[in-house]
Amino acid sequence: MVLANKLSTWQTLQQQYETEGKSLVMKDLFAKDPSRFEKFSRSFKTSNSTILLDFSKNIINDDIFKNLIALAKEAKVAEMRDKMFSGEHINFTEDRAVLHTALRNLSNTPIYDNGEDVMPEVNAVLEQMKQTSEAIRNGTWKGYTGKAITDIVNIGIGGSDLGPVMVTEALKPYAKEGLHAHFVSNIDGTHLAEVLKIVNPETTLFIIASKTFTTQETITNAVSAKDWFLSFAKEQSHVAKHFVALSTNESAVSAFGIDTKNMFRFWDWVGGRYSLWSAIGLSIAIYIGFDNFHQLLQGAHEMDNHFKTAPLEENLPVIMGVLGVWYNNFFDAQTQAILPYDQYMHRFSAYFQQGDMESNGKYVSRSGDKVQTSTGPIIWGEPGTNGQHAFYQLIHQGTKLIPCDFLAPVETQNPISGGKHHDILLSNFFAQTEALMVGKDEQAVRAELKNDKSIKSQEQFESIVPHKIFQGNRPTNSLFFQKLTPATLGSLVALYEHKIFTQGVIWDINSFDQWGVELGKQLAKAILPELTGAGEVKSHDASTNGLINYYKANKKN
Ligand SMILES: O=P(O)(O)OC[C@H]1O[C@H](O)[C@H](O)[C@@H](O)[C@@H]1O
Repeated sequence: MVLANKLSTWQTLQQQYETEGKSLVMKDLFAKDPSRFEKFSRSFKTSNSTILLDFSKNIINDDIFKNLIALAKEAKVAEMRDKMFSGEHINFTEDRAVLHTALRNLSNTPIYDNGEDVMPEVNAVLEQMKQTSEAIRNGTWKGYTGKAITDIVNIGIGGSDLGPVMVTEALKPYAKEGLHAHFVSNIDGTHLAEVLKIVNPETTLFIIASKTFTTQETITNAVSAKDWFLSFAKEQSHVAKHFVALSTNESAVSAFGIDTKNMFRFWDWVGGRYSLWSAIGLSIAIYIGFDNFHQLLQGAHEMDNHFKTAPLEENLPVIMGVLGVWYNNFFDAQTQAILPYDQYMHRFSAYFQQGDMESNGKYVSRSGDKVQTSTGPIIWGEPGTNGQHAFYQLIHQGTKLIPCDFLAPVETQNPISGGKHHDILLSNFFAQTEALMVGKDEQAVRAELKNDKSIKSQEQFESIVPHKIFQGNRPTNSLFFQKLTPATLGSLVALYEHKIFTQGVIWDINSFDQWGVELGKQLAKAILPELTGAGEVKSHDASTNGLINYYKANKKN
């Protein structure tokens, strides 16, 4: 446990940043080295998918890359990785193993937590998910009036929502026709109300997804959904055909009124934001079918094996992790954009907002001291080309450095108009990464403006020139994969998970707890009774009191 800035490689990198790193110009590096693309790109190949990572458009040279990899070595990324895979309780603040990789351990090698092999239980739940998803898809699971299920409603929040939403959106082309998936997460009654307007109680299965089964939003939404259902079905016994639970908390599930035979278990060693591979993925398995869900696990398992065995300089998650550290810590970049050029991946960056920011948004190091370096970046992004017409201006010409990941499939799922759309989409992908790197210098701007007939005077010409200059040298990673299949998506998600892991180890933080979300929850619990209580509220600061009292004075029901 060593603070990142105390590592000797960190200090070497700091020096290297000052002496050469900050003044490197990628355009010149490409001009000097014809093999730069080959040198700084890697392929991840499996039986059914390939992912190309091109990281040549980064502000690095051979030496810096070597030292970044050395940093991962010195920070003991490999040692910590092995501890994670072998079930050590690396989430020490909760005394838990971190074994989401066991959920997709399709090699079925034993993995021990507290001396017990977790694989038999993992496999049993997978089998239960298989049977249930098949029964729903083939119509043998019947609702209370004997009709097959047409709609599933996953009620969960955070890790019990974001993964299933992201994956069901990403893998929509694999969905069964006529089967609709809905997701209710927000406590705002609007979220549930809008879904209940369109589903039929006779043909709807509610999936109550909550690791703890105590989350206020989820339990409140689930109770309201059950009340709504019973207003039609009347009989309490019908609940069993329309409500299932995904949780680690058996007693809370039965207290809620769901028969534990309709419960799909998982374990405390699965972090919420790493849980889509567990029973939390039931909505995914139902929507795309169990075989496709299995493929998703397979893709992730293959990335796990790559992360476990590839030398660090060949290791995609490690490479992405250290590049992120390079910008986050030496260039002081505050954010990281994730920009998928695939409409199906429109929730991918939102998913990794939790994945990354809840994991690495921490200022306390593993030893309990404050870190002395910046930690997790702010993650954001939208699919291309929408982002281009919204916020790329700032990426190209703003004052902030925004490292970007560009992701795209070679093959589209929808080659409409003879593939024209996809060619246009990808021409934008290539053009953006090129433009960000190359920029446009003054000379090029002047040459271009000379041909602009709308410019009326030399004065006008001169005044426009600076505005049209692009400094360039903005770093990007390009992740190019053949097609967005379940296996490829599984590999991509696992790639980012391990990138986050790598960075967490380097920053010497525990990426697997989330104490920072607790305070707001506690305060909300204290405030709730005040909203219905009589009289003026005086127990908070003036602003909070003012807002609460304003609400109380003006609310209508
Ligand atoms: O699955 P649940 O127990 O309902 O938890 C849902 C979410 O709750 C909290 O916000 C945690 O910070 C998240 O990590 C978790 O995913």
